[in-house]
Amino acid sequence: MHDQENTNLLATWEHAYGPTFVYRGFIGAPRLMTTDPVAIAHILHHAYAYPKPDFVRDSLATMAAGHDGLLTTEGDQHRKQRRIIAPAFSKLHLDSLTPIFWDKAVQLRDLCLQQADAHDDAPRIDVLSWLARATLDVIGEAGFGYRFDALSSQATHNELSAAFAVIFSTARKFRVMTILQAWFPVLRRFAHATMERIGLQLIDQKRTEILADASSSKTASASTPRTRDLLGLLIRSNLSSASASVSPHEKPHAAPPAPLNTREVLSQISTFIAAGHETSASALTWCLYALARDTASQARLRAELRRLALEHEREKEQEREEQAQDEHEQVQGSGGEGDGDGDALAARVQACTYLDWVVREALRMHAPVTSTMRVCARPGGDVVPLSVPVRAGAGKQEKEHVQGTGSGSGEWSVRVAEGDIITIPIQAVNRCTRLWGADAGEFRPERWADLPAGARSIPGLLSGMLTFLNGNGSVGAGNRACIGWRFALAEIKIFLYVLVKDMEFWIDDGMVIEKRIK
Ligand code: HEM
Repeated sequence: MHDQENTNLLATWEHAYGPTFVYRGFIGAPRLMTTDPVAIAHILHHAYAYPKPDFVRDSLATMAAGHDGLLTTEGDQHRKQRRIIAPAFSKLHLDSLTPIFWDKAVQLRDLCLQQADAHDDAPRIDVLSWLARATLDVIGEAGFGYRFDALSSQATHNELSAAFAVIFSTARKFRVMTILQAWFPVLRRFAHATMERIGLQLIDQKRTEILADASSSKTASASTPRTRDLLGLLIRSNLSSASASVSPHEKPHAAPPAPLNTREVLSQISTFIAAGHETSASALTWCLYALARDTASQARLRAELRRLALEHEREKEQEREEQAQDEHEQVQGSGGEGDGDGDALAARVQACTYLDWVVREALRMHAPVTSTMRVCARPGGDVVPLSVPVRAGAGKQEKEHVQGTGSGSGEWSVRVAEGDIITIPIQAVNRCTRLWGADAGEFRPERWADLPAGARSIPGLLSGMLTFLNGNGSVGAGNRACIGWRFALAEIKIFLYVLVKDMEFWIDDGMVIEKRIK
């Protein structure tokens, strides 16, 4: 199981036992595994009836510093948090974070080009470690207005990033203290204490800024809020939650959500880092990997991006000429990546069809979160609908759990008992040949021009894949889809634009690259 990403184990099992079967987990405990889109939709659409199992929540809590963050809460507490946090991830707000993505992408590209200048030959770059630094900087600034300066060569040591490296075990260059802290959990307390201290300072600072903005906006006719990061937005939404209107999906008598307490707000800081830093770095790394392996797609993408840049330049030039004719107007700034007219360019990048296909295809082939688990919490169990019946032998020892109850009319189901654990194999669903066709294992961005019906049946937030999970259920039943999906897509596309437009990536043929599940 641990090596499943390299051995195609789940596809082999699926071939042998069908899409829904039982396997043995820790100390032989039975677990249901399903790639059936109908079953997965049922489970994800009833998120509060199928919460994360305790051991999953505990391990996420160790990483995301407690049980109070959005990743680990359940039921009413989760619903309340989701409603207060969601506005921070709205499209409108994310557009205002775009300049941060540009700045960091350009900084990374320039660092790579500097390395290229220093070599006669093409430099070898460990893209994962550089992208991890870049995405840490992004989440620091876009998330909390905090500068990790991980990309900066001067930043030899930042106490918050060191604390996170210990907590998430992501340190790549271990210092002695880091190793000790990672090995001896007692020492992790220091890391948690550092995180808590800095987190509380950030919260305090944001609150003060927001209150100052609020009082100045009473006197000034217009004001630009100083806080545009996710944490600031979250605190603003929290402060005004008492007057929040009731969502149309909620029952009319539902009360507005109570605000998050300080511990809950604090937990979101580490939650955003845990959920949004390595995932984005890993996604970008796999995008570059796929493009390095498929040089034709890489060349096509570069040509598209350069065409897009040229069109943008031409339009700007035209605007400049028009403005020059108008004596009353002046050209503001020089424009280009990361400055003045970054918004227009960013909008073009986000809308570029081939880039979109490449990103979707890489996210399908290489989902950063490869699987997730749920447990049936319905008293008395549940009947999970299936699109195809359970095959005989797909769980012989667990007859009471896996029983095809096909009615003969094409409707099938599987009975699960309360407490049964279900694995949703995100990566295996994304690459399932039954749903995507025989070439599901190949990187082929063009396939997104026309999705097969099987792929369209995958109940994902992004069609055809479970990479960000799914949130199409009713608000009342719970929505556990990735709240940061727009953030991630915008970040990935801007980084790819900046990196691939100006640099070629390739990979040593002799290099063996394997996936590891942490
Ligand atoms: C390519 C990048 C990303 C991928 C593939 C990804 C994937 C996922 C997946 C699969 C889940 C569901 C986990 C589960 O319930 O088992 C999730 C949840 C979550 N993600 Fe992402 N994520 C990405 C980026 C981000 C970013 C950038 C942020 C924040 C800045 C973020 C914040 C979250 C949060 C807070 C949750 C918990 C949502 C909830 O339970 O209500 N993610 N993500």
